[in-house]
Amino acid sequence: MSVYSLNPVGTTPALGRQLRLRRLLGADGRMMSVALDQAVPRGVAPRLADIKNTFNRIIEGEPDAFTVFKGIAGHLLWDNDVTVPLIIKGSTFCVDFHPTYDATVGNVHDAIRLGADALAIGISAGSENQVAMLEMMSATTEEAHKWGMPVICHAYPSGELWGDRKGSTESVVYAARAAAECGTDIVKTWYTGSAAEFKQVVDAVPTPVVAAGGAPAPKPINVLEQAAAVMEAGGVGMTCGRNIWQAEDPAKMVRALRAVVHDGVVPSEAVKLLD
Ligand SMILES: O=C(CO)COP(=O)(O)O
Repeated sequence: MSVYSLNPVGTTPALGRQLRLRRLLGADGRMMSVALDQAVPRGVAPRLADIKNTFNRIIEGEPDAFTVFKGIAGHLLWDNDVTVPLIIKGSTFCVDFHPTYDATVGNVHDAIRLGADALAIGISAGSENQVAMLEMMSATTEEAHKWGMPVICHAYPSGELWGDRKGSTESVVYAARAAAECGTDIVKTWYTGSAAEFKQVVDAVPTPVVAAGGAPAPKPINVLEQAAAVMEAGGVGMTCGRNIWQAEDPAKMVRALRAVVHDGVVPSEAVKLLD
């Protein structure tokens, strides 16, 4: 036996990153996670004010992971036995006050201390602040990787410099690709409206891509259709916020989305799980 086969990777942080990604993406490489990080960016909606109750209702649906800021994690996890992987959000924009600038509010050390499986950071591509956002993302990713922590980038083409191209497939491709170019492990970005267009995003980004749920959909089945299109396009899942925590029954919504993402159940069947 070669001495090198005894412990081939030693204590490399690449192993920690790999194990954490395995917990997030599971055996099938897919992820249906819930974002509860919207009080600062969008205001303290009633379901976010009542975060403990909302969280417990979501967890009943067995999401693959959930995302919160560092100060909320203990509030939700200290006195219960939840084992769902935690993602710490390390930056945030605010639609009213700084829509295209993500303030840094957490780092890899917070994520490690809190037992998280990933650090999530956001960027606004195509904005006056793009330089600062790219520098922040790149530096944060480098530091996180030193400690074996995967990084999920919430890559949004929300910048004012896009003009009427903001939100176009071209802009989403650009934002998502920028995140991948800076070393991100998973890219989360806006859904582009159809499987064919989202495929352009997936095809241009050499890391797993998940879609945000986005603004509340007119009908619950629309969210399931969006998830199905993301999977058809080659995405690895969804990170949903408002369409889950504002749902009539958040646990049922998580289960229905899981059915689409993990089991390939068609939306017209998955919607029955909401009854
Ligand atoms: O990840 C998210 C927010 O950080 C997704 O939220 P929405 O699904 O509400 O867009």
